[in-house]
This record gives sequence, structure tokens and C-alpha cells, in this order.
Amino acid sequence: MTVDRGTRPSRRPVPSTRTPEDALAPVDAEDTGDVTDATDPTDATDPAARPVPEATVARLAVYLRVLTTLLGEGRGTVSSEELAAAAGVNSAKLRKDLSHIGSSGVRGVGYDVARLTAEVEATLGLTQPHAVALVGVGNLGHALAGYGGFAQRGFPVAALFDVDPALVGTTIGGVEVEHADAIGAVCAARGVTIGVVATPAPAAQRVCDHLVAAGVRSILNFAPTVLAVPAGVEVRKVDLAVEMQVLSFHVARRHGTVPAAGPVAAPRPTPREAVSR
Ligand SMILES: NC(=O)c1ccc[n+]([C@@H]2O[C@H](COP(=O)([O-])OP(=O)(O)OC[C@H]3O[C@@H](n4cnc5c(N)ncnc54)[C@H](O)[C@@H]3O)[C@@H](O)[C@H]2O)c1
Repeated sequence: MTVDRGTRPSRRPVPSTRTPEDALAPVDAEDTGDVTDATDPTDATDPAARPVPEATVARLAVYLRVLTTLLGEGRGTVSSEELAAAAGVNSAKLRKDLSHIGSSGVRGVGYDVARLTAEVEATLGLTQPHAVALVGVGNLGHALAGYGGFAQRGFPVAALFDVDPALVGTTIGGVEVEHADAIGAVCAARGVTIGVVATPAPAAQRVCDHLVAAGVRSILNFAPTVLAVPAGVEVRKVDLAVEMQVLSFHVARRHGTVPAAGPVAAPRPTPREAVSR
């Protein structure tokens, strides 16, 4: 099993729930961002050998959240329609997403909640917890460090770092804030696999370098800067302003204020600019 961007984790076989006669056929007319390479020599008929599109990976995490709730309620099965509605997608897209990991429901029964949960967790590499180190416990970092939901979903915060003497030695969510000089030793000792960068932009690359030197191979970057990392290290950037800009675009499009696609004309000079040219 692979993802289609960034580092490629080792292929992980996922147990199939497909029953040849009864399986719901995956619908393939939906745009799931599928980037399967037609020249890929892997067996295209084997779901475990096909790349999982990045967009599907993101939706699998949403399905998992719903499935976890259903499991907690003691539900045995769920229909594709119910699961899709709870995840905010249509059922055709859900079935196609799940076909990427070799999961399909049984007609008239739906999906086995426990089995599907295990399959999605295996695909997302969640069969064991990932220790997280968070660097920079200012406004944002403090809020992230105090959020208990990460541990519940398999991402316990194992270490906190800052350089501010007023913060070093304090405790957030039961974890002591240590000086950033200790990133290497602490991350290695606690088996940290994910590093979260919540420092100001000028410090972010140095912090990232320390995390990478400590063996951290997955970085979640909140700082507004592009981080350079060696091959084999995956960086994901979170920028809420970008998300808002995308929302803004969709609002503008709904109101018809987005210009039609094509070359954008240069703005006309204002009278003052025209005079000074
Ligand atoms: N991606 C987003 O949507 C989003 C949203 C809010 C903030 N941010 C970014 O997150 C970062 C943090 O924002 P904030 O409001 O919490 O800032 P902040 O100033 O409140 O906190 C930054 C913290 O980083 C610490 N720090 C500075 N240099 C460090 C170093 N070398 N090692 C360890 N710690 C160091 C500071 O002491 C401080 O505690 C900024 O880069 C900001 O632009 C991103």
C-alpha cells in the first residue's frame, strides 16, 4: 500500500472483506483525485498494490472518526449511505475510496464496523501510537499541547520544547516543557515519530533540522515558511489562512465575482500612475 505523494511507506497488505458475489461494486465515476499511474508495473487489479490517492487518504481519516464513534455506540454494521452522510461525502465516493484499500460492503448488510475500522487504521499506519514532539508552546503551541484529542486518536504528546525561560520547566497537559537544546536527546529517548513546529518562521528551519537529526521523519509545520528536509522526511504544512482563502474563492464564485478562467488582464493604471509613467 502506498500513498501518491511524499515518502512512500512500505506496502502494507490489508485484509480483504470482499465477498465475490455479494460485494458492492465500487463506483468509479467520481473524482477522488485518483492519480494511479497507467504505466505502474504493479498489479492494477490488486487493491493492496495500487497507490492510495492523497485525497482518499484524507477522507479515510474522516471515515475513521465516524467509525470510531459507531464502534463506541456498539454498532455492528453500517451502510455506505449512512457512513457517507456522516462523513459528508456521497456514497459513491465512499465506496470508491474504500475499494482502494480492498474493503467493500455486503449488499443489504453494509460494512462490518469493527473490521472496516481495523482496515482503515492499518492503511493509515495507526496500529500503534505515534509519539509527538511539539516545538514552540506560545499561543498556538500551548493550545495544541493542551488538547487531549490527539492522544485519544493515537498521537500522544510525548515532549514539549521552547526557548523562553518563562516557559521551560512549566507543565502543559501533564508534559513538562523542556529547552529546545534537548530536542535531539529527548526525541530519541522517547521514540518521537512526529514533530510539530509552532515557532515563529525564522526559527522553524533550525527546529526542523534538530527534529530530523533526532530521527523524526514526519513534520507538521504551522510556521509560515517552507521547510527544506532531506529525502525520506515528510512535511505537511497547515495554514488556516490558506483554507480561508479557498473558502473566499468559493464564496466569490457563488456570487459570480470570480473572473472567468484565462489570462488575467493587467490592472489599468490609475490617473496618477498614468501621469508619472
Ligand atoms: N498555520 C496556521 O494556520 C497558523 C495559525 C496561527 C499561527 N501560526 C504560526 O504558528 C507559529 C506560532 O504562532 P504563535 O501565535 O503561537 O506565536 P507565539 O509567539 O505565541 O509562540 C511562539 C513560541 O515559539 C517559541 N520559540 C521561538 N523560537 C524558538 C526555538 N528556536 N525553539 C523553540 N521554541 C521557540 C517562543 O518562545 C514562543 O513561545 C507562528 O509561526 C505563526 O505564524 C500558524
